[in-house]
Amino acid sequence: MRLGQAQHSQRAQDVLLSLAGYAGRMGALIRTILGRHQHAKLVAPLAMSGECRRMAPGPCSIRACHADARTISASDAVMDFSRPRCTMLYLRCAAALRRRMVIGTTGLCQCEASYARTAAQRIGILMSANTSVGVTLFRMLCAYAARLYAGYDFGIVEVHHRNKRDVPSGTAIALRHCVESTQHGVSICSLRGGGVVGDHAVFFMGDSDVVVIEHRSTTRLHFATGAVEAAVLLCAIGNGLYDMQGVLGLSTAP
Ligand SMILES: NC(=O)C1=CN([C@@H]2O[C@H](COP(=O)(O)OP(=O)(O)OC[C@H]3O[C@@H](n4cnc5c(N)ncnc54)[C@H](OP(=O)(O)O)[C@@H]3O)[C@@H](O)[C@H]2O)C=CC1
Ligand SMILES: O=C(O)C1=N[C@H](C(=O)O)C[C@H](O)C1
Repeated sequence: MRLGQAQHSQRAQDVLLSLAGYAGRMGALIRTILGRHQHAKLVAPLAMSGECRRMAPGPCSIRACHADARTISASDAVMDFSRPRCTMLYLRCAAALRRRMVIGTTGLCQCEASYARTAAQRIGILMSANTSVGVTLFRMLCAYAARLYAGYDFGIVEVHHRNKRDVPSGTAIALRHCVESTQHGVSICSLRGGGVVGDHAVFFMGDSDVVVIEHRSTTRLHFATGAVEAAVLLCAIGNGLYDMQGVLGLSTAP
């Protein structure tokens, strides 16, 4: 992928990243990518001790342990693919230490998302339920189609593996935002089962025809690659809350 190469060539030093959720499905892939990346390096994984985790009572009162704070301090940005409580913990720490953050974790409640908006006044944050470049383009296509098919009824279907914790998926919620500028009350139908990596389809249903725009993930590699490239780009821009489209500098669809 050629994204962000201009920024890479201007940086004299590697981008240093810490990673929350390193033992998870996404974390494992990101570690592999960082292990062979030309411009970004993993400083260290972030892992609250088991005891800290058990004691952590809620998103607003927990603190990262000292070792994690040292790791974040030594990083340019934190990458987070974990669980919302963990995300909040590291976000508080990153904001206090003025380090950037990529939030890939989904299922954040409104209060948690609104804390991220506040924190973005101090640091650069990429918050994206889907860090894939392909899905970013798919979202733009759906927003465009929603304007073309304004008189049709819209609906979203998402399918994910049996271990996914949040329903509906963050990507489905983001897709609903995209098409709801044209039509309100768009329903999302969620299915969970097997090892499905992540499928999303947006239906535009008319009286005598139906248009379906669909994206299927065959592996998680595109989420992980996009997240690492976006983290590098985030380190070259100012404070604020960004989505993938913003970080990649993609203009809106015609
Ligand atoms: N933005 C995107 O493109 C994508 C986002 N996602 C989202 O990323 C998140 C992770 O997904 P996935 O990797 O599949 O999930 P996994 O369950 O495989 O991984 C989550 C990891 O986070 C760790 N974790 C949980 N709580 C803490 C904590 N307090 N401190 C440190 N580590 C913690 C877990 O450790 P343990 O098991 O020991 O508790 C686990 O290793 C989900 O919200 C998912 O929806 C997923 C794919 C793409
Ligand atoms: O948990 C997952 O697996 C995924 N989660 C993200 C979401 O909630 O949209 C992105 C992707 O579909 C995989």
